Amino acid sequence: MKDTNDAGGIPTGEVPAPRRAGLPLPPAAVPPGPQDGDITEGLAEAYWSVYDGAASQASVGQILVRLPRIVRRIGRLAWSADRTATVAVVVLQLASAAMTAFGLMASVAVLRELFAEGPTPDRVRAAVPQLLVVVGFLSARALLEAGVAVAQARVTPKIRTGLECEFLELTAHVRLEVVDDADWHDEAYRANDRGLFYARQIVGQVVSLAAALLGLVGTAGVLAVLHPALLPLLLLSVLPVGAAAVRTARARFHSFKRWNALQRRVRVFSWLLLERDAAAELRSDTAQGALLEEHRRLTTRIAAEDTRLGVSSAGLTLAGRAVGGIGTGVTYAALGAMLIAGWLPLASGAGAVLAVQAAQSSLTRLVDVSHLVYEHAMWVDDLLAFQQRCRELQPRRAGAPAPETVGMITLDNVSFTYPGKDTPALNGISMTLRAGEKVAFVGVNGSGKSTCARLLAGLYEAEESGAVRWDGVDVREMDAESLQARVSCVLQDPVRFPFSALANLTISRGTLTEADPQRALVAARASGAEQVIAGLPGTWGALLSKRFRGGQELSAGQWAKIAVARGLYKNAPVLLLDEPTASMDPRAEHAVYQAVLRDTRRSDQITVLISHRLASVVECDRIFVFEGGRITETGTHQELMDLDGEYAAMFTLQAAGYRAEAGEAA
Ligand SMILES: Nc1ncnc2c1ncn2[C@@H]1O[C@H](COP(=O)(O)OP(=O)(O)OP(=O)(O)O)[C@@H](O)[C@H]1O
Repeated sequence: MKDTNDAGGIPTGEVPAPRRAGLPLPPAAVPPGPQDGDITEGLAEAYWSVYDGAASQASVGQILVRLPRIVRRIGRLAWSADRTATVAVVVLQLASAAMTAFGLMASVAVLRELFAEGPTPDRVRAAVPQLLVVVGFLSARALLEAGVAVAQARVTPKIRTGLECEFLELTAHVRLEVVDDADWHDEAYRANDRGLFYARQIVGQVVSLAAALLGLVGTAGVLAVLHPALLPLLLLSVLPVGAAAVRTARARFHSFKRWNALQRRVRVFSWLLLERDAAAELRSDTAQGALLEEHRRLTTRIAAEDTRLGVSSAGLTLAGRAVGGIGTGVTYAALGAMLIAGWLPLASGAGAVLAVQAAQSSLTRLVDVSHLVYEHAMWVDDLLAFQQRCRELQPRRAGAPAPETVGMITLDNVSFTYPGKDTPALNGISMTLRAGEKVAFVGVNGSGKSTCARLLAGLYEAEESGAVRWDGVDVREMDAESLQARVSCVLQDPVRFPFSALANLTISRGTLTEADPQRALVAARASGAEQVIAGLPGTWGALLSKRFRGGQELSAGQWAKIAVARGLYKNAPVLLLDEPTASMDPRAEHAVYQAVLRDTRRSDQITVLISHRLASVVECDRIFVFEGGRITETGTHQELMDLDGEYAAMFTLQAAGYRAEAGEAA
């Protein structure tokens, strides 16, 4: 026995104290949010804002160069989602643009009749057939546009659902250590939050872009038919309007960036004020006032930003109209000159006015939508690149399936370092676990117990130098998913699945609908979940989530029992219990360990218990003591007590604590 403090009978000095890192005294005033200056400055470099405002910074040339590639990419997505609908969108859109051009030509014919010689009633009567043709073309265009909308409505949700399902499928399967990588998380969040959101919109925007472009081309064609000299005139009229539209669109994007950044910050506060998870702590800390104050401050800034945007938009629109007006004035002057010179009949001149106006509105739309498409396509590209990256981070799908039962698992000189860390979490671990054995991993916080358990389960892979073998076969040669299906993991903070009590068990076998009733009851009995479920209205069918109407809430300890039941229900050849009982009351904890350690349901199961309460592991066949990523002691409880090392010190410390409390109580 090592030195003890005689006064209390409690040993001191045996358990190494945690290392202390120097931390300076914090400032008396908590650093505020970005109160002064531009509130968005702190967010400008936020990982999710990387493409915000890109359209306002790109030159017109850059936008134009990139657009065809974007359209091709979206076209490919649409093509793979629904070929018929994609073809329909393209064909109907082209036909609709043709109807616009024909309608314009027919309008010119109407004007020609109206401006012809003769009494007015005769001219009007003569114009009626042409007028009916105009109505016919416009009606056809309306029908075709409706067709485009229907085809678009068919293809857009398919693209969205396809991308979303693929995104979740890929991210939910990436290797576990990838999920620990903060950069990957940032990218995943961005792809989910932005990429998927804009992918939903971009098809419609590309269709609008095509419609505006075709409209512009159509009106140019009409003008060329009326008189070739009208084409340069068109340029004269659209260039100033285009320049004004570019300026307005950019200003809008700049403003959107600022406004959007503010909105996101506000959402953080709204979420904290609303969320159930934060509710109890918020009230006990009486923190609502402080959060509300911050929320109010930000929303006031948003209101100011809204007003600023409104005013500046009005100014810019006015400036844009002035520039466009000059262009239109010059156009009309040139048109007048052509009429006076007799280059053009009066009816064609009036038709040209109609065509120029149509072209100007098509161009304004084109500029607007090009900016949107340019920026949103970056997010879609980002999403697609992220998905590609996830494909490279998937676990092995090839290799032999893991065996149904396992006779022996060996760890041979296994080391593991988490991504982004310098020091290994495990350093040269070797052990052999046999079927039917129940072992425990103990040791101070951060000593590597959980990491080792996860390597055993094939959730992490050992570095090159070492190997984890199941019955002599390196797990790196096995299909990863089949390996995970052979391991039940019960963790300290189990997932609280918002499903029925029964589905909370069956999910460990990969199903929410099919249950083995007998197995479920046995698992619930052994884990102590039986009483929990029996006490719920609806018992097995009770919905375990307060987020849904009629849902039930469980305490942390009750959830722990459900989690243990889930692990037992899986009935896998390997059972890992990583401190699952920390939130249980002592009686429940004792019952769980008794059930697991004396379990006779599966005599070939390898059971690994991780626990800080050493009384729970006394009955294990072997105990491994971890320290700094290495195993420092191994043996049965008695052997380790006789060794009088680290384990004996920790055990005596805990036991003395209980004895002291019992003494005080007596
Ligand atoms: N996901 C992770 N990413 C990076 N480092 C990690 C991660 N998980 C654990 N670590 C680090 O690896 C080391 C071993 O951690 P591990 O969780 O295996 O210890 P443990 O013995 O199970 O601790 P505890 O008793 O606190 O559960 C620690 O230094 C820890 O900081």
